This record gives sequence, structure tokens and C-alpha cells, in this order.
Amino acid sequence: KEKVEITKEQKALTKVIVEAYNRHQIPQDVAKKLLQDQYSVEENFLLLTEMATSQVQVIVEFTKSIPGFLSLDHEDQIALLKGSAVEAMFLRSAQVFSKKMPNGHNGILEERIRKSGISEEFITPMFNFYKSIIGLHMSLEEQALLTAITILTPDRPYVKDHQAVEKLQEPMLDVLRKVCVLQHPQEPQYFARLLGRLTELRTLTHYHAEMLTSWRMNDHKFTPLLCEIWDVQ
Ligand SMILES: COc1ccc(-c2nc3ccccc3n2[C@H](C(=O)NC2CCCCC2)C2CCCCC2)c(OC)c1
Repeated sequence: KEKVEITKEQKALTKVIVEAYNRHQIPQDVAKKLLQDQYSVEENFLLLTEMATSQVQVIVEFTKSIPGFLSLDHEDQIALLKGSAVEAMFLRSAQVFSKKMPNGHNGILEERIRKSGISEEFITPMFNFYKSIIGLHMSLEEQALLTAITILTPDRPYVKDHQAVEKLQEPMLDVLRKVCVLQHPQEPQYFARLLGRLTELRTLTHYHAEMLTSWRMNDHKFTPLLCEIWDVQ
């Protein structure tokens, strides 16, 4: 049985990523807002665009804290952020959805999201993804490292220096693999399942623009930042 040892450097890297991830909480907790009141489809759409806009800004700050990111080619930095923003947003939503809440609140949250205005055809794939994330019972380290790994995906469109991105992503994958073995000793395939979620995440983001334009209302307005990041308007 291979003895898994996290080195000093890997501990330091994990600490930096987790601290940056903790700073990257969404300003006001969207789940609390959704549990407080029922909103109209228009209000829900506005809430989504507000949350997503602040989430993009928060993800930029998180990414800037990833060691080595700011030394990448500037255009590649933009390409990585643009290419991963939607995935990071759905990963974040799944993590918000997987938070244990007082009795029944998770059911209310699910109900509110189902009725938020998102069109029927996208509800099942979205909740399938959320439930698959819940089933993994990810630790905070795993969530933070998985988010960083998603952002540092070398094969995003327009990335020029793949190698430089791989050099940043590999140490994250190494330490995530070790963290998974240490935190889920009974599940030798846990790390593989975790990375499998990223494949499911890419299919979900495939529907993303349509999920927005098919929101059950007319005249969908987006912030300039979201027009940049989302392929809408
Ligand atoms: C593109 O279509 C959709 C549909 C649903 C969601 C979604 N899934 C959620 C799961 C847990 C809690 C919130 C959730 N949300 C919206 C939201 O506010 N998402 C935030 C985005 C930034 C990161 C934190 C979550 C809600 C849905 C209900 C109506 C108001 C917006 C979503 O989040 C990408 C995108």
C-alpha cells in the first residue's frame, strides 16, 4: 500500500488556494435570499445576473491568488478566465446547493430554483450535476483545488502557451490526488470520480447561453461584464 505523503510545499500551496477560496465567498448569500422570499421570474433573473456578475469578479480575485497565474502571458490569463467562468459559476452553484441547511431548507431551495424561471428542459441536467456533487461530499480543500484546476485548464480556446498552464495545473492535480487519498481512504477511485465531474460540468455549460435566453420572460438584460463572459446578446 503506497504511503501517501503531502510535502511541505504542497501543504503551503493548498493553504494559499483554500485561503483564496474562502475569501471568494459570494457577498450576500444567495441561498438565504432565495429562502427568505418567493421572487417573480424577472426578479430571479435579475438576482441570477447580479450573483453571476459578482461571482465573476470574485473568481478573478481567486485566480490572481493562484501562484504563478499572474506570470502567465496576459492574453492567456484572459483566455483562461473567459474559458472557465461559466464552469466555475456552476461549480460554485453546486457547492452552494450542497451546503447542509436546517431541516427542509434544502427542499425549499430546490423548489425555488425549479420554479425560478429556468425552462424545464435544463432543470434535470442541472440538478443531476448538483446531486452528483452532493454525493461526493467534497471537503473545502477539494472544492478549492478543483476550482483552481478548472480555471487552469490548458486547452481553453485561444490559449497560446499550453505548456505554461499545464505547469501550473499539474501541482494542483498532484496535491488534489493526495488529498483525495487521505480524505477518502475507502474510495480509491474518488479522485477519478472528482475529475469526472468536470466532464459533466462542461456538458452543463454547453446549455448555458440557452438556459439564459429561454428564461421564462421577455427582454433578458445582461450586465456588460456578463456579455463579455457569457455568449449572450
Ligand atoms: C443559467 O441558469 C442558472 C439557473 C440556476 C442557477 C442556480 N443554481 C443554484 C444553486 C444554488 C443556489 C443558487 C443557484 N442558482 C442561481 C444563482 O444565484 N446562482 C449563483 C451564481 C453565482 C455563484 C453562486 C450561485 C439562482 C437560481 C434561482 C433564481 C436566482 C438565481 C444558475 O446558477 C449559475 C444558473
